[in-house]
Amino acid sequence: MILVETLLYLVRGGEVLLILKKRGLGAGLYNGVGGKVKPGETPEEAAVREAVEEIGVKPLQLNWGGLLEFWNFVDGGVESVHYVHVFTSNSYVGEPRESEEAIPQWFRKEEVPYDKMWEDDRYWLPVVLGGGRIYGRFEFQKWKLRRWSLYLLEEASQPLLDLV
Ligand SMILES: Nc1ncnc2c1[nH]c(=O)n2[C@H]1C[C@H](O)[C@@H](COP(=O)(O)OP(=O)(O)OP(=O)(O)O)O1
Repeated sequence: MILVETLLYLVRGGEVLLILKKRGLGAGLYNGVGGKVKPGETPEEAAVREAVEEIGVKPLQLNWGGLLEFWNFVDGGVESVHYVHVFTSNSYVGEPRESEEAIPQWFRKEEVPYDKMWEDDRYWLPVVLGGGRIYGRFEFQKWKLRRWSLYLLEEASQPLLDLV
């Protein structure tokens, strides 16, 4: 199964909005807003739709933060490959509200709860929140991180040490 998906991080000054996912893959973990790109949609359109559906906010401008590949292996074979476009936005309308899928919560960028997130997030999200762009490939065995490579496409504009 090959999926194209999105992740969007709303930014407000020194804070980032995460969702506590209530159902589906990654339930119980904090993540960006996002999901599968539907046929006929661009990743940008999907990111906006998912934000409206999940937290009732419409992003007005998106910044592309990079592309991630998540490969999940089960019993020696590939179970799913996820190509995920990452965006940030600091321009949006609406106030984040809870939905059936997600509970939104603002965090200071230096207090992002990486211990309650997907294992890969701690490696690339600080770069994206600092204004950098990345390409990463993360390989999982039954969604446990096994191997990864991460490339910086564009330097972060803020010092990374402030964010990790
Ligand atoms: N390893 C890892 N790190 C960070 N983020 C993710 C992963 N694996 C993932 O799948 N994700 C992200 C990518 C997507 O944004 C979501 C998963 O989306 P999902 O909830 O399955 O998609 P929806 O389209 O909203 O789902 P349904 O509508 O089918 O419920 O997690």
